[in-house]
Parts: sequence; structure tokens; C-alpha cells
Amino acid sequence: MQVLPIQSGATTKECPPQGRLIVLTGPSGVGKGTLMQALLRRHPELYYSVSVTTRSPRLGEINGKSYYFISRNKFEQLVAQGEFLEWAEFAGNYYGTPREVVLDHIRSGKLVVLEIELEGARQIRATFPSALSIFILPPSFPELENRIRGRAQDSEDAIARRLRRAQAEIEAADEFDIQIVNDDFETALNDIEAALFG
Ligand SMILES: Nc1ncnc2c1ncn2[C@@H]1O[C@H](COP(=O)(O)OP(=O)(O)OP(=O)(O)O)[C@@H](O)[C@H]1O
Ligand SMILES: Nc1nc2c(ncn2[C@@H]2O[C@H](COP(=O)(O)O)[C@@H](O)[C@H]2O)c(=O)[nH]1
Repeated sequence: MQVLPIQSGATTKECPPQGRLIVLTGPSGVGKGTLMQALLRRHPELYYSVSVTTRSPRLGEINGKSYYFISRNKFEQLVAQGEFLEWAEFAGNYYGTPREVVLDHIRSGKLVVLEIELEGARQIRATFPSALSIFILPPSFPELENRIRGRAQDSEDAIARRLRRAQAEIEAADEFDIQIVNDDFETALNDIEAALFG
């Protein structure tokens, strides 16, 4: 049987060839989460990896669905135990992708989708060369700021930190397999579908 090596951190495992890791990345506020939710509604067969974070829940966010919300101490403990496929600090908080559950779903043949920031996406590209990585771009920087502010869920300080980081993130777009501009939402969603399903 043909096998696909999965390289994840220090370990190398094998799994059947049909599973695949898909990474959606791009600056904060560009619309990754909204696109992801729409994609999951259209394709319930996709497995969405719920991340772990030390950020406080926003209004309406549900533990275990939006994120697993944990303390910094607990997060650092999980890092030391090698529990993350990738992790990064972003705008003052930690974020990470649980390792085993994602590997299990890839092994069982699922398309596993991650919605993560730049540093984590780079880690995945390095450890999973076969992953498909999609970078979502805003139509313009002022529009990105409008979207972050329009979401009205972050403090002024958090918005400033996210915008400061966004410029460098946008400059990294070419590192990834596919670049999609999220101007018209339906067009961007169709472009993601085309990248995933041909
Ligand atoms: N094509 C679009 N046109 C206009 N507004 C959009 C578009 N796509 C998303 N938005 C809006 O932009 C805001 C930010 O979107 P979203 O929260 O999905 O961004 P994000 O990239 O997931 O941010 P973060 O990385 O911080 O979680 C939301 O209010 C969303 O409704
Ligand atoms: N490296 C990782 N980044 C992640 C993960 N889960 C989410 N994110 C990204 O963090 C920022 C901020 O998210 P927010 O919910 O606080 O707005 C955003 O770019 C997310 O895509 C993860 O597991 N690893």
C-alpha cells in the first residue's frame, strides 16, 4: 500500500494517502473565519480543527466549539508535552493546533482544515510539505482595518497590535501555495472551493 509520510515536529508517522491538511491563513480581520464557516456549511465532510488559545472568549464564543480556552500555564505545559502540531504567540496570546486529533483525522482519510496565523502556517509548511496552504488577502489595507473595527470585538490596543502585524503578514503571502483576495465574499469562497476540490 502506498503511504504518505506525515512529518510532525520531531516524529514521523505514516497514513493512508487520501487524507490531507489544508491551511487557511492571512491577516487578522481579512475574513478567514467567516469564509471557513461558510465552507464548512457547504462541505460538512471537512474536519475543522478547533484550536486551543489563552485569549479570553469573545461574546458568543463557545468553549470547545470556537476554541478551547485555557490558561497560559496550562498552554505552556501542553507545549512542553508536545501536544501541538504547531503553535504561536499572536497579539499577546498563545494559539495552537492539537496534534493527535488532527493526525487521527488525516489518517482516517479526512480533509482537515486549519485556520491559523502566519507563524503557525509556516510551521505547518515546514513539517507537512504535502499540506495545501491558502493565503487570504484583503482588497486593501484600509478595508482590512474597517473589517477589524467593524467586528467590534477587540479592544483598541488589540486592534492596534493586529494591524501592526498585518502589513508584515501580507508581505508573506507569496510563501503559500495559493493567494485569494477576499473582496467579494462569494467569489473568494468559490475560489477556495476550486482550490480544494478542483
Ligand atoms: N468579503 C467580505 N466583505 C466584507 N466584509 C467581510 C468579508 N469577509 C468577511 N467580512 C467581515 O470582516 C470581519 C472580519 O472577519 P473574520 O472575523 O472572519 O476575520 P478573520 O480573518 O477570521 O479574523 P481573525 O484572524 O482575527 O480571527 C467580519 O465582520 C466579517 O463579517
Ligand atoms: N498559529 C495558530 N494561529 C491560530 C490558531 N487558531 C487561531 N489562530 C489565529 O490567531 C489569530 C487571532 O485569532 P482571534 O480568534 O483571536 O482573532 C487569527 O489569525 C487566527 O487565524 C492556531 O491554532 N494556531
